[in-house]
Amino acid sequence: MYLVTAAEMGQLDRLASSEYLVPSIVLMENAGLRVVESIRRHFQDRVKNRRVLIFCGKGNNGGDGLVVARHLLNQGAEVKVFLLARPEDLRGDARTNLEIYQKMGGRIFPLLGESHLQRADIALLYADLVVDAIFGTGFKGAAMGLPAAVITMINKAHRDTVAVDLPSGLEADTGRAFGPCIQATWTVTFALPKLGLVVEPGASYAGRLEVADIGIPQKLIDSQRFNLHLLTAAWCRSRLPKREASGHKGLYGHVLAVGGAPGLTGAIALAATAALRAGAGLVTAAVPRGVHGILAMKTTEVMTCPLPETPAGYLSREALEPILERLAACDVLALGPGLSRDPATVELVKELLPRLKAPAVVDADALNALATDTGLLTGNHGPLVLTPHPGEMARLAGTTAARVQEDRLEIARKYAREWQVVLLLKGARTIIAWPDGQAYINPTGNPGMATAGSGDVLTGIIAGLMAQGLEPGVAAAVGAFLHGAAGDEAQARLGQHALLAGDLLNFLPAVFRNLEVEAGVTASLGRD
Ligand SMILES: NC(=O)C1=CN([C@@H]2O[C@H](COP(=O)(O)OP(=O)(O)OC[C@H]3O[C@@H](n4cnc5c(N)ncnc54)[C@H](O)[C@@H]3O)[C@@H](O)[C@H]2O)[C@H](O)CC1
Ligand SMILES: [K+]
Repeated sequence: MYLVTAAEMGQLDRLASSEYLVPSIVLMENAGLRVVESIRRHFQDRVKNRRVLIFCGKGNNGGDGLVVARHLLNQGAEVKVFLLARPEDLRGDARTNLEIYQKMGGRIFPLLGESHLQRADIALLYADLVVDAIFGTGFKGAAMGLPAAVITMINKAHRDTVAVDLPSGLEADTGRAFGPCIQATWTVTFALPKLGLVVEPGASYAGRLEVADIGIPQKLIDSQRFNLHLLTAAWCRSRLPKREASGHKGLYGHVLAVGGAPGLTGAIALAATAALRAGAGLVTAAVPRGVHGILAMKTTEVMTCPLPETPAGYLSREALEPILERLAACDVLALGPGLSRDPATVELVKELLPRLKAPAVVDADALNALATDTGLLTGNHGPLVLTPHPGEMARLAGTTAARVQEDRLEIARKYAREWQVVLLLKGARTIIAWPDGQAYINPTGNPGMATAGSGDVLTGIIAGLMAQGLEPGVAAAVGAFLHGAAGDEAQARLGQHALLAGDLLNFLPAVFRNLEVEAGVTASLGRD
């Protein structure tokens, strides 16, 4: 499902009218009707006599709100419109809908100054539903003055609230709210989801997200070649590796997982097992000789291989040739889980990277090793998937984690393009940026997954999918979706606090089954 910016949405609006002759007032009417249908579902179709307050701004978002008011009035609801503008300030389609609503006997309450706030505050005490039609994609910066006071008042009332297109106070393009922002129970957004609705904190302000079709021609949407996508279950399901009835383990690829160090065998065990859970036919975990026995004890289905180590027990540069020899018989390398930052190991990673031909997932301390010489990434290298968390991304980019978090999408895209890698930037709403500029945002997952080993499981899942033939970018996207969905399944049964990375492995089978059986996470988001 495409994700769009406010500007892209405005362009779609304009082209729908100019190129496809869809009058803008028809789009507004459809938008309002979709919100009314959603409200009817919310009230199990019992709308009559429901007390609905509709807060309208002066723009077209307010216009949508007036369409909602008109239809709810027609359906017997008790409607009050609070207008944050003078009627004469409304223009075009919004003004038309104001006048129709008034001709139908609809009531307008001005909300222009402090003196008007109290009446709205009292009305909120008795409201069954609040409709937020103050600001939409035209909003920029921070809500201040009266709009800020109204938004704060609505939030304090703690009534069920549906946001029209966007929760007012939220920036459509960044998902940031620099001032007060409506905390919506749910949001009905039009045509396509805006980026700000699927990244934090916007996703939390939006509540449950519905994407409503308002009649923008699909041919027009497809012609725009948008390059930002919200990952959906349907998209992932259609790209899962197929299992042939006559399949045998050789068909499903062989992953070589390289990592581990004294006291750090859990990470490589999790990653290797996750690769098998993701469907790889064979997995070999190559670790320093000194911990090889421990790893062999920890795992059953995973084959293990001892590698040369330093006197302190970390992978040494002498491991280079044995790794390359092993890799010649494998399909994918997963490099990094539990690797440690031992100087000899760092040197090993820097010598290994330029010699890789097979696709590789590079994570954890292998990323930290590359951060000491990112020239290795701008040079020639095989197909790479980098899976940094914000701190590792900061080290790779020579900036701070805070700066990375401020501009996640742009930073992920910049380095995916610069280094010609698939760059998966972890965090709430993981971003998967491809070297060709396409980018995907993952909606699955929860804070319970911020636990030791969770990233190692993701590395293994991605390597396991690549071993079965998925392109690196697709494997990273599908892997992120599955990883987060396993975390959601685990949270549903175990809660967030007790969740362990190992639980993700146990819930992966259920996630695969769900993905094959139903539309899953994005059923409520409508078409793929
Ligand atoms: N295809 C579609 O998506 C359709 C969208 N519709 C609705 O139209 C709005 C966008 O309408 P627009 O008039 O461009 O902007 P807003 O209604 O969001 O009005 C914002 C309004 O407020 C002013 N403003 C901006 N920032 C601030 C601020 N920080 N403080 C105060 N005021 C601010 C700005 O000047 C604007 O006038 C879209 O969201 C949909 O709801 C169509 O109705 C149907 C098709
Ligand atoms: K709104």
